[in-house]
Amino acid sequence: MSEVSFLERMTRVMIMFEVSCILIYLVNEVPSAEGRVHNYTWEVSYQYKYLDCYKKLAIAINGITPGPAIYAVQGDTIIVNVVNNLVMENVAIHWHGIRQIGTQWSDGTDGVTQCATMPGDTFTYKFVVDRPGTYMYHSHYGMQRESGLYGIIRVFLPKGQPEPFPFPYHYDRHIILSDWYHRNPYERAANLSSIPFQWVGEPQSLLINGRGKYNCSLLGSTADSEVCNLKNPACFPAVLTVIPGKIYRYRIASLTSLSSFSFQIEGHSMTVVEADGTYVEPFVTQNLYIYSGETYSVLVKATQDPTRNYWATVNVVSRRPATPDGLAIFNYYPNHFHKFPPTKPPPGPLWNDAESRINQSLTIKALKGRVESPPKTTDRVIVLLNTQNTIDGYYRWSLNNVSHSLPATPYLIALKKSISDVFDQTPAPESYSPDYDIFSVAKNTNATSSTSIHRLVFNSTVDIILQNANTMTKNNSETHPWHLHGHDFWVLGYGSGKFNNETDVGKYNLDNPIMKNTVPLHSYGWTALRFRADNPGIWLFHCHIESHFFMGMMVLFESGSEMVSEPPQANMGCGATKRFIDNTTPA
Ligand SMILES: O=C1O[C@H]([C@@H](O)CO)C(O)=C1O
Repeated sequence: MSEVSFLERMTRVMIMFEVSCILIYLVNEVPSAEGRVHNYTWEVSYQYKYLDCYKKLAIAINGITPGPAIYAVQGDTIIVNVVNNLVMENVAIHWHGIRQIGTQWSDGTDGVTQCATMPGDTFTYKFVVDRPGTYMYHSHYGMQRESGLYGIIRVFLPKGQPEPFPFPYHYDRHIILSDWYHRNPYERAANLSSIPFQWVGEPQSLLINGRGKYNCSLLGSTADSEVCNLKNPACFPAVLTVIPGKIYRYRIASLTSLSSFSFQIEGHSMTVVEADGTYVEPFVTQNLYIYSGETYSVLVKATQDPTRNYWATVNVVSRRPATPDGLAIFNYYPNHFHKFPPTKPPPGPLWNDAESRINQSLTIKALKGRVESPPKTTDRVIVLLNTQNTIDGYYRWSLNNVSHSLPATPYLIALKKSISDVFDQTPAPESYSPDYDIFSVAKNTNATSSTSIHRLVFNSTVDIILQNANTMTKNNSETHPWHLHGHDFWVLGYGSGKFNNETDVGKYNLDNPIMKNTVPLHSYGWTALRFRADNPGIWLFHCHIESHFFMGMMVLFESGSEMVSEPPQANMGCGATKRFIDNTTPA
C-alpha cells in the first residue's frame, strides 16, 4: 500500500469519526430554555489496556480510558447516569472545577456528599456548567482515580461570543496529562496504610492523551510479549496533528496521581490564556508547569518548518524523576503522523529548578476587566501547616497536626439529618505553634486523627495560608497542589519560608489575582488564598496528590449547609444513612 493511499484512507476514517461524534453529540442533546441538556449513560468497568504497552487493568468508561470528553456550552445541563460495572468496587465521580451551585448532591465525593455507588447500581449526576472554560472529572473514591477513571470537560462560550484572547484561534483541542503505575491501587493503598509504611514510588510511565511507552526490556528477556510489547499500536504515542499556518487552542488538564509536570512543544512557544476556567493576562512561555488538578488553555501557532514533525513532551518536576519523559508527536499535516521527528526530544527544565516554577506561578494573573476582584479585607484567616508525621506508627499527612479521615456517614447527609455522633464536633485547628521550625525534620509526635471540620459563616470572606515544611526526610519539602471543591479562590500570593503576618499580607496582590480551584504549595514556601464562602454545603479542600489525600491531607469547609435541599435517597445507603432509606418506595 502506498503512503498516499494510506493517508487518504486515514483522512476518510477521521472524517467518518468526526461525523459519528457529531451524531452522538446530537442524539445525546435535548434543547431546553436554559440551554441544552446532555444526557449520557456511562458504563464503568475494568478492562485490560496497554496505555504504555504494558498490559494492565484500567477503568474504562464505555470502553475507553481516559473516559469520553464532555463538550458543552455555558449554561447547559449535564446528566450522567453512571452504571457501576466494576463488579467488586464502589465508584463516585467528581466534576472538578464545577461549583455545583444548587446541585451540591452531585459533587461526587465519597464520604462528603454521597455514599459511593455499589456494583450493579446506577447513580445519576446532574449539574449545570455555568461558566466557560476547561474542567475535568475523575473518581473520588479511595485511590481509584489512578486506574484511569478520568476525562476532560470543555465548556464553550455561547455562539457569537468571542473569547477575550490576544488573537483568535482556528481549532480547539485538548491534551490530558497523567501518570501511570503498574501496581494496582489495592496494593498501593495497603502499602501506604501498613506498618512498615511502603511509599508508592514514582510512576512507571507518563501519559499524554492516555498513551505512554514503558521500556519493556526492564521486565527481562523472558518477559511475555503479550504482557509488554512496544510494537502494540495501542501504545503508539499520541499524535497532535496541525495544519501549517493555523492557530490551535490546547486545553491541557493534569490528572496525575503524583507528578508535577513541565509540558512543552519542541520549537513552539505557547501563549497562556486560561487557568482553571479563568481568563489569564496572556503571557508567552516555552514550557508550562502544570500540577495535578490544574487546567490551562494555551494558544500555539503552527508556523514552524512544516516539512517535519516535532515532539510534545512532559517531564517530572519538583520530585527527583525516576520516570522517562512522556512523548507525543506534534504532526504537521501532510507529513505522516507516524514519522518520528528528526531531533531528540527536548529535555525540559531541571526537576529542581524551583525558582523557575515559582516565577511562573507569580506570572499567572487574571485578565483585567474580565475577572472579579477579591474583597479588600477578610473576615477570618485559617493557617494550615502541612506536615508529614506518624500516628501510632502509621505514616500520615496532617494540617496543624491533625490528619483527617472521611467518616462512614457522608458529612452532608449527617448535617442535613442532624446526626452529630458520626463525626468529630470539635472545630478543626486554625493555626499552629509559632515556634514550629518548618526547616527541621518533622517529628510531630503529638499528631492526631480526626473527622473534624471548619465551620464558616455563610457569605463570609476567608483567607487560607498554606504553609509548607520539611517532611520526615532531611532537606526535603514537597510540592502539594491544593484543590477546593465548590468554589474558586483568589491566589493572593506565594512566598518562600515561613509566612509572616506583619510583612507578607502587605504584599498581597489584591488588584488582579487569578481565580483558580487548584494551586501549588511550593516546597518550604507558603501560598495565600482568599475565597467567599457563598456556596451552601460542605466542601473538601485537599492535596490533589492521590496518596497524600489518602494519607489524610484534607480539610472540610462547611457553610450554609442548612440551605442545601434534603438528601436524595440515591446518595444514601452507607453508615448511619441506612436508617433513612425508605424501603417502601423505589429509590
Ligand atoms: O508521602 C510521602 O512519603 C514519601 C516519603 O516522604 C517517605 O517515604 C514521599 O515521597 C511522599 O510524598
